[in-house]
Amino acid sequence: YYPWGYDSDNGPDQWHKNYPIAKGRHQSPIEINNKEVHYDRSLLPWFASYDPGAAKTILNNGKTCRVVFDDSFDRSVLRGGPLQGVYRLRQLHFHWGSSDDHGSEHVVNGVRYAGELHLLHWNPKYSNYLDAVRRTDGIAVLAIFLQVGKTPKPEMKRILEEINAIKTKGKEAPFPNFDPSILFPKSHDYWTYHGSFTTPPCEECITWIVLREPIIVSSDQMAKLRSLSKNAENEPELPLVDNWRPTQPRYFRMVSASFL
Ligand SMILES: NS(=O)(=O)c1ccc(C(=O)NCC(F)(F)F)cc1
Ligand SMILES: [Zn+2]
Repeated sequence: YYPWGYDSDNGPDQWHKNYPIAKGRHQSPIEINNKEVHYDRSLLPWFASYDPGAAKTILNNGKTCRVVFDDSFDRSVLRGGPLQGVYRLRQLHFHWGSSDDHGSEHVVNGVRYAGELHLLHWNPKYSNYLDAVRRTDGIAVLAIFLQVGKTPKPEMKRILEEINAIKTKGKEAPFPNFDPSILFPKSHDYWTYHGSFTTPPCEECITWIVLREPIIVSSDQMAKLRSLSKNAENEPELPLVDNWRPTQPRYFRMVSASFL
């Protein structure tokens, strides 16, 4: 069994060999182009009500930096927008590049951002997360672009300060009292479409909510993410960078916008 990754021999172009759905008709990420977006005035605003006490740990799984939350009940939830009912926050993680000029998964009018933050929520009408993963309305991901700028968002510091504790694959550290909604940009304007996990198993179970307004991070903060190693501590250090999937064909999907 050869684990998937982002290298030439196990990267996005090879994933379909073990995960055939990677060549499906509802794959993510995609290009979001103004010309093809449909303004939907019936789209509601989305709301996140997160309990800071739900935050548990931060970990390096060799593929990304992930913060895990208690999702054993409706404790931290996302609602509204294109969603029916509440979705439980389970984890957040990042995708980033090897330099500031690329790294996001979704691309907006040809613009690649330095990175992308994904907040993953699942539909509690299903008995558990892995059951939700098999349903078209099982998962909702709130995606926020990371743009490099001079005045970084101070709220990002908390996550990046923990990076030193999880430098190598498999390392985990406590991450208590954290409300990820402090990372949100001012505007809640979003695009939404139906897609998939951007990593294997590439299940087509995600209602994507992609925020128009990026959050500003510093080049040093991006360098901090790139200082993570994709290997364990007893293995050669390999920088964890370019953990993003290229955009996939949109086919016959509509991308709706909550704004004009
Ligand atoms: N990058 S993404 O699309 O937000 C993304 C989010 C979550 C997972 C995930 O839980 N994979 C493990 C599972 F569920 F067993 F399949 C994969 C990708
Ligand atoms: Zn992701």
